[in-house]
Amino acid sequence: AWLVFSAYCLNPIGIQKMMAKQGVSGPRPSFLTGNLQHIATLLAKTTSSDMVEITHDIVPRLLPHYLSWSEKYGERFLFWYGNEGRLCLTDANLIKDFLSSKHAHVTGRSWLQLQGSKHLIGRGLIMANGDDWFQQRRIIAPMFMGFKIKAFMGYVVESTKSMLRSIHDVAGDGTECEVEIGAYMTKLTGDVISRAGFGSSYEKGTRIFQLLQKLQYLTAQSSRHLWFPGARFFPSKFHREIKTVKEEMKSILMETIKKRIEGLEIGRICSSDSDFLGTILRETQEDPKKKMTLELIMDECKTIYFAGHESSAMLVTWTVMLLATNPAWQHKARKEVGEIFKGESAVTADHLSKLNLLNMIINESLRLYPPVAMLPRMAFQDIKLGDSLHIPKGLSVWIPVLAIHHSKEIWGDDADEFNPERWSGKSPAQIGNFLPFAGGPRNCLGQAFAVMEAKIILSMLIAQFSFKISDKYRHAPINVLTLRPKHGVPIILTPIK
Ligand code: HEM
Repeated sequence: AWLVFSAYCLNPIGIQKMMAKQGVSGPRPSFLTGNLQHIATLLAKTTSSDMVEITHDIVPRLLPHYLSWSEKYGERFLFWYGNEGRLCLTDANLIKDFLSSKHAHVTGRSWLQLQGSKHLIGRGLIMANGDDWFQQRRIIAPMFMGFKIKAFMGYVVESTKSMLRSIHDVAGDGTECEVEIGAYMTKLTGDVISRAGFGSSYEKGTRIFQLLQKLQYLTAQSSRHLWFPGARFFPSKFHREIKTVKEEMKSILMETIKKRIEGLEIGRICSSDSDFLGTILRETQEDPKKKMTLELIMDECKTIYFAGHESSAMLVTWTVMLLATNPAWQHKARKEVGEIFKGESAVTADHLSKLNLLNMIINESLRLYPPVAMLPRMAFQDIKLGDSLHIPKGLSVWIPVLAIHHSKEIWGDDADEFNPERWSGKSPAQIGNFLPFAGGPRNCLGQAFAVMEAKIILSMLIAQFSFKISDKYRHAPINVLTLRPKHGVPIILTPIK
């Protein structure tokens, strides 16, 4: 009773007082639900129908609460996600400070975030905090070194070839065909991460991938009422299904991991040791300080699966949508791909580094449709940002990436337009307001992997097909864990002879 009283009354009152002293206010919260109901009502209104036309002005649709509250209380406001206070922060310098190494150990995932994802990815890297996070990041980071990423390029090429073959099969005699490209991209990035993650056990990897997708749907359903104290203990249909899926996944993962450990112990060397599972087992076996339980190794595998396909699939899907509706940029990109590959079928890192226009297109796609549209992180102790902003222990900082990426003050009057030219001669690292992969020491580990993958997929697709948006496309971005097209992206493809 005391814990509930502190969590739902004492702490929120303390946080609210402290922020009010600093001139930060916000909408009045309700007991238990905070401002969740208000957010849900606004979102239900803005997302109940599809957008009338294909415009990229999507902030009013996806962040109506941000627009309403920032207008009323200023850019820095406080709102309540159940009993979790969230401070909206859009100032580039303060965000940089917050995400910097100074605060990496004392900020992280809140209780609500941990509960919402515990069935899906458990306590793997994305969900770890403090020293656990630091230790896990040290073990996993070697997998994403430049030379490792180059080694994974072959997997991406193989999987993309197989996807293109299946589209050619749909096209049949060479005339145009229609496909929902989002489904193809989700399967493709799932294939890639199955190979890069599990190499030799590819088929099992594919089954894990299917189970994770099911789990993702079930956890999204079951975590809708998490703000309610004790809600996670209520028996529900979702909880029962989650248990069954988790058990199947656990037995496949356990069997795969144990087989690999046996292989390592008897010194059987195979090429697949360079995949994710091989890397993590080697790292944990060679250094006793890096020991991990089997349970945690399983969670790391799930984390890489989840982080490694979902956002990447959305990046390529949105980019195809943008190119399908901007034939001039599609043409430019195809010309560049033709000039750089000169008909060679092998893809090298050198080719990829020369794809400047494609790079600009990818950046613009990540700006307009960042797959991770919001970044909430909680402060576990009092911290000070910049010269004067005090963040009390227990308050989450909420970075509305999508709103920052669409701000006219930052990007100019054409902020809501697709204009890759704005990236000409600029690297994303120079731009503090560009946060698709977060920032600081807890940024996205798979960033280089994701960009390499997107470049290969898009250049191979562009080289083999021209495409336009289908009349069936309905523009309806929604944010369910990632920013996605609600009805997919149907396009009409014509094979290029
Ligand atoms: C376009 C594709 C991707 C985008 C936009 C993206 C974005 C992000 C963002 C914004 C975060 C920080 C989340 C937060 O702090 O709340 C993150 C973390 C992470 N991402 Fe990605 N990601 C992408 C692809 C990938 C891929 C392909 C992998 C792995 C194969 C990956 C692995 C990770 C991991 C392990 C973390 C956790 C890092 C940590 O907490 O230390 N991501 N990603």
